Amino acid sequence: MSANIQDRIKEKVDYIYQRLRTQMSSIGSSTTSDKHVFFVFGASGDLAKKKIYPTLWSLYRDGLVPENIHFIGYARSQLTTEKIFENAHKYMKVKDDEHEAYEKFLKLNSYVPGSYDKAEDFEHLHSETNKITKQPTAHRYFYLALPPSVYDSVSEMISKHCRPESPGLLRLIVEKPFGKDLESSNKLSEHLNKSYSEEEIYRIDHYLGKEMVQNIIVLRFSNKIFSRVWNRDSIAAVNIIFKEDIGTQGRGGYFDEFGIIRDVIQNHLMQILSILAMEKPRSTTGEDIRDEKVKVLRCIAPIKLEDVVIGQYTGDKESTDPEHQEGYLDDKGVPKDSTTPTFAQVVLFVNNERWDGVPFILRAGKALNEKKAEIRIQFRDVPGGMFDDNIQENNPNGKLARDELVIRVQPNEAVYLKLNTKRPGEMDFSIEETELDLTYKERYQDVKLPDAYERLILDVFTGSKINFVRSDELQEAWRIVDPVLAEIDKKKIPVIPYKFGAVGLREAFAGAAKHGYIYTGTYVWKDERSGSITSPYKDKERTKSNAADKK
Ligand SMILES: NC(=O)C1=CN([C@@H]2O[C@H](COP(=O)(O)OP(=O)(O)OC[C@H]3O[C@@H](n4cnc5c(N)ncnc54)[C@H](OP(=O)(O)O)[C@@H]3O)[C@@H](O)[C@H]2O)C=CC1
Ligand SMILES: O=C1O[C@H](COP(=O)(O)O)[C@@H](O)[C@H](O)[C@H]1O
Repeated sequence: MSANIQDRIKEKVDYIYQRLRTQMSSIGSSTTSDKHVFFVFGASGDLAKKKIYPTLWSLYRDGLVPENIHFIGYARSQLTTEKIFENAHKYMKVKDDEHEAYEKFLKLNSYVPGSYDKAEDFEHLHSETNKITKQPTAHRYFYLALPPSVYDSVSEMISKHCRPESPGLLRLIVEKPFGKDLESSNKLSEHLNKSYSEEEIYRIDHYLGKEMVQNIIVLRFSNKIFSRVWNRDSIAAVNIIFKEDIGTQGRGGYFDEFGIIRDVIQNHLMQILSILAMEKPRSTTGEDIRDEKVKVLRCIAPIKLEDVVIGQYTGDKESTDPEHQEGYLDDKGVPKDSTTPTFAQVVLFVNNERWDGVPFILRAGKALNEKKAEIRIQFRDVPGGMFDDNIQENNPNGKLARDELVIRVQPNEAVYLKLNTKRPGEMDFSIEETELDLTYKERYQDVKLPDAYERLILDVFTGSKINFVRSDELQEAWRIVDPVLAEIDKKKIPVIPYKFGAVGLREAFAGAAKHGYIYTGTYVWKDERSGSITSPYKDKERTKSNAADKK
């Protein structure tokens, strides 16, 4: 991280820890000598190796963890700390001049093996923790990097046997999926509520830790230019898009139980939608923001069947890339007759005064032509035909292209506004599409954006809940997708095959067009112009579907 931004974050974090110490001292706790223990449950697993340990290391390296901290890994496997870090080595990204700090970090780690359901194992963990900290009131943070099947027993055991003595804090960090549907999610919430206060539970949706998702609130509410137009009078459609250029890569066993709607749309995309559509919160506190997110979700009716397109990828036998030759059904963990969607598009409507009639088109797919997440806010047509004679010849609509605000979440974070301009140098009113462009890597060259998990784990330490999902938000998000998921599970909706590497599904583009999202295909963003990524706009399939949409 650049010195500049790191200093700024550190200053802020020091201030927050200072506040925390003051609060703790007011309820009788010791202050600077407070100890902290961060537990990684499922320490032997994929998420722990790829994300959690690397994040803990980078926070430690940057001085962003509390002083007096210890990390304890826990899982059933008979492992050692050395083995865990050996497995995680390639993800830790330790630079040449960081070895000394890394050795110190390793010394702060321990591993305790144990089951996920036996009281004696958790009592053992508790006593080991007390031996390490020599402080029974040490604050304890439990990260459940575990399959959801063991959440119930693990959370219960932690609460019964591993709570710190008062006034030590406990924070339980839970990874998605939070259930499979409304009923199972409610059950999980009820179960957690028996042992924990809502204050103690941190439900992670890592999209809430992404720079551009966090930026939506600032863009919307700190710019007068947007506040006036952020409504149905000016906005024709909103498109929220998630694309991956990889398949399930051996995680098919997990994925097949869930499918793309549960995996990405119900959580990441719906969270983005709620921030895009909510009313202005009273303040930047977690509760005020989450209150507004819930309010807007309550205005959304369950998705209608006719507004759903689902697909499943097949291998592209002509591809030179061996990964592309494998279809979803070739993934070892996937039953050969699976109809689980790996692509889905759903259309939602927010039934309130601001958004009535504006389609929010949420599209997510694996094994497509590129990795990308972005939000496209398309504005309405300019009325009157003043420029009808001046529109560039290749505009297939024969109309002025609509303005579009694009928030590029990843990769290559950017905000750009597509608009029309006079074609430079022309003597008449020839018009062409261009952009006002804020591309981060150009504008903020010395800034390295922190990873989503870094921000979120930092939030856990500092007790900030803005970027975590509250149980009522979760409940509303499930309510919206639940009926359509039931129909998909009953195989009532046709699953359209698409080839690994496709731009998308023609049926989905047609569905978006039906709801008024106009794709002209005449604009190419500069990243695509420079050829650094493949332009979906040049893709034949997309152009075909566009032609079909217009018929
Ligand atoms: N991996 C990723 O990229 C992402 C994962 N997640 C979520 O994070 C959580 C952990 O994911 P991930 O690390 O991939 O999971 P893993 O399958 O790697 O499981 C983590 C650990 O849990 C234990 N475990 C595995 N299967 C079972 C089982 N059936 N019963 C009991 N224990 C089991 C194993 O440890 P041991 O046998 O040693 O006890 C394993 O090392 C999940 O909820 C997942 O959905 C979310 C986003 C991304
Ligand atoms: O939660 C999930 O997200 C990842 C994509 O995350 P990103 O930060 O790389 O965009 C996705 O691959 C996975 O299936 C899903 O569970």
